[in-house]
Amino acid sequence: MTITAIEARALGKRFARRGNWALRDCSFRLPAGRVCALVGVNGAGKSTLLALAAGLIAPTEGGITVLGGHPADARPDLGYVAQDKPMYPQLTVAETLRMGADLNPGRWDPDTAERIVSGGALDRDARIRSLSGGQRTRVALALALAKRPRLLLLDEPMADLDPLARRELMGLLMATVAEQGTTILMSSHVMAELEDSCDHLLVIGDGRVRLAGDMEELLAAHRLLDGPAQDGTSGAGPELGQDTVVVSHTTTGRQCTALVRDAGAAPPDGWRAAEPSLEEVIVAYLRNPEVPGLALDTVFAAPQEATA
Ligand SMILES: Nc1ncnc2c1ncn2[C@@H]1O[C@H](COP(=O)(O)OP(=O)(O)OP(=O)(O)O)[C@@H](O)[C@H]1O
Repeated sequence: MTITAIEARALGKRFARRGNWALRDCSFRLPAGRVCALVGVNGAGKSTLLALAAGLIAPTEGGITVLGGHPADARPDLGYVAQDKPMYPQLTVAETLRMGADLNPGRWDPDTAERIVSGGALDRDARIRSLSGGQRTRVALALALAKRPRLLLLDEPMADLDPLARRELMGLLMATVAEQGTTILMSSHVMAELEDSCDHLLVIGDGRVRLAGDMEELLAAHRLLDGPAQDGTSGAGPELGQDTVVVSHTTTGRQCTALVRDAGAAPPDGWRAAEPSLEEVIVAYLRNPEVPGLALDTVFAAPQEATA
């Protein structure tokens, strides 16, 4: 059994020879059976990474293995829902699902497809081109999930779903993970959605890995320190040991708040320590690209330098 679902080593992609890098020096390991949130600002390289993992585009440098082999070889075991949900516009919903069944003999689960489509009360005779964005998402998720994939690559899957559909389909995704041990790599900009459903995190900034690893371990590696600004070195942050990295700090009047990465040493005198939220950690790394990233569980690459 494969214990690594995706492994990227110094993975890089640029779409034109002299163009900018869409993804650069990206190294991480996603263990099988995890639900991984893929986070980054617009244009950070999330869709590029998902397309590389799906084997739809080739790396410019470095490499990526999926389910232990070349991404193209893993395709039968992959479910991929792209951001624009490409499907044949002239086919009806019923014809689209029938095509999914024909293309996946022996593994198609008609009950799952039926459950997803009927949840949205979709007309089976409606053509794909006539569906709303959320209805198209439903059909795309039905195709991806009914295939019983070992790895699901989802590019902002919930973006155009209403709140009820989000809950319903997120619940279904989580049930699938629990029943079948499916690995999910899912991009989203909605932190609350990710915090509730994911146990692993991959944050990309300017095409590079900023954070990668188990969500709880990443959170446990950080603390929010709160204390008097005048106690700080340069008057801004707390005085800390050499092993501590100040990821971000803000000063309001005489009060300073710093997000730090350390081994859990006692806070300096006069400072209070608290657990940061997931959003606080992610935002701090995205706002401060000069701070070295943190990739847990990646033995082949030290936390890389920030963007040049
Ligand atoms: N086919 C392409 N040709 C040229 N450049 C591309 C192509 N696809 C993506 N890019 C560029 O690569 C960079 C990363 O794009 P990507 O779509 O991967 O970002 P993203 O993180 O998914 O963004 P968003 O959150 O807006 O969906 C961007 O600068 C984008 O312009």
